[in-house]
Amino acid sequence: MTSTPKRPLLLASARTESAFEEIPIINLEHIDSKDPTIRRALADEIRDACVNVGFFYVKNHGIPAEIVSAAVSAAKRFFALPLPVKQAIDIHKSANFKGYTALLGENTNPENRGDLHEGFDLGWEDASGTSRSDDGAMTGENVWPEDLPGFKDAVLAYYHAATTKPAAIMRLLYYPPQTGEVDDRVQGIGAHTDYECFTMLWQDDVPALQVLNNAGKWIDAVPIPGTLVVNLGDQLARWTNDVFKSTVHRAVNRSGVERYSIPLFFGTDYNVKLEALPSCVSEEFPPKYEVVTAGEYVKSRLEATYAHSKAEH
Ligand SMILES: O=C(O)CCC(=O)C(=O)O
Ligand SMILES: [Fe+2]
Repeated sequence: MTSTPKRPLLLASARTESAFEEIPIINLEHIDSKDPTIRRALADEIRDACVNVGFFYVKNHGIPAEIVSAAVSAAKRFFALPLPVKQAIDIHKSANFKGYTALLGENTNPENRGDLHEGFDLGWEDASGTSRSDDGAMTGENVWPEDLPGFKDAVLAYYHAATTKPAAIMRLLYYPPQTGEVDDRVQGIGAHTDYECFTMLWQDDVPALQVLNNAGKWIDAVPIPGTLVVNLGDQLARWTNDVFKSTVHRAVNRSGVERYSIPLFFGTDYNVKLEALPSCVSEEFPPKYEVVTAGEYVKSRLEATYAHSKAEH
């Protein structure tokens, strides 16, 4: 008996053949609607963006503006601290990448010479200071700067407004302007994909973020006030065997002024195996990736990103 070839469930929605020129804006206002058709229409919009672009803006995301602005001013105060105070909590001194990243400390694109940003990274911590106990390969306490009143509270308020107890990494980023002759191998953040399921990025009004479309063209993710930029990362791409796109992006700040952004990388629990879902695999589309745990994957990507500056510490 010949069986009809089964179309993988997720592939049933066709990917458009043309390369995207724009990043869709999705309104989350009715995400909790009691009407299932409204929720379904929203889900379809999100799924379309996940399959065809890998990036979308969200508006009416529900994070209060005052919590955002308090986190942003905390970031500005942190990056304005004297270098030795920031270096005291350098990311190389902590377990699993918590703390301060100096200029050129990270090199997200291995073909480059280092990223022209400073950063501050933290993992989940609740209001009483307790971090997750089950982070496996990514276990590590947060580190906080000395003498910066209100910093921790403002940063955690944003984290807690965005989510509850995930395997996530939150970052504060500062990009100095790049003016004059720009070395293409030193960018704000070099071309890369993100390591987790999806990223939710707050960016200020300084343009820098660019997204690579499937024709190899960089599309600007221009700042849109009141929105967050969401992009998919490698964990979802691996789970869906690349049905959902983990899209390459970079940031180059040629504006002449300083830029700040706050990405929050939502991952699956670190002990979960990233194994392609049966609905995304077929004879025609065999599994593309070897199976690893989410924690091992994120850790190995972070180790590669920071390898070039490790010897200095
Ligand atoms: O700052 C940005 O606009 C992008 C940051 C980013 O891509 C990252 O941290 O992975
Ligand atoms: Fe990124």
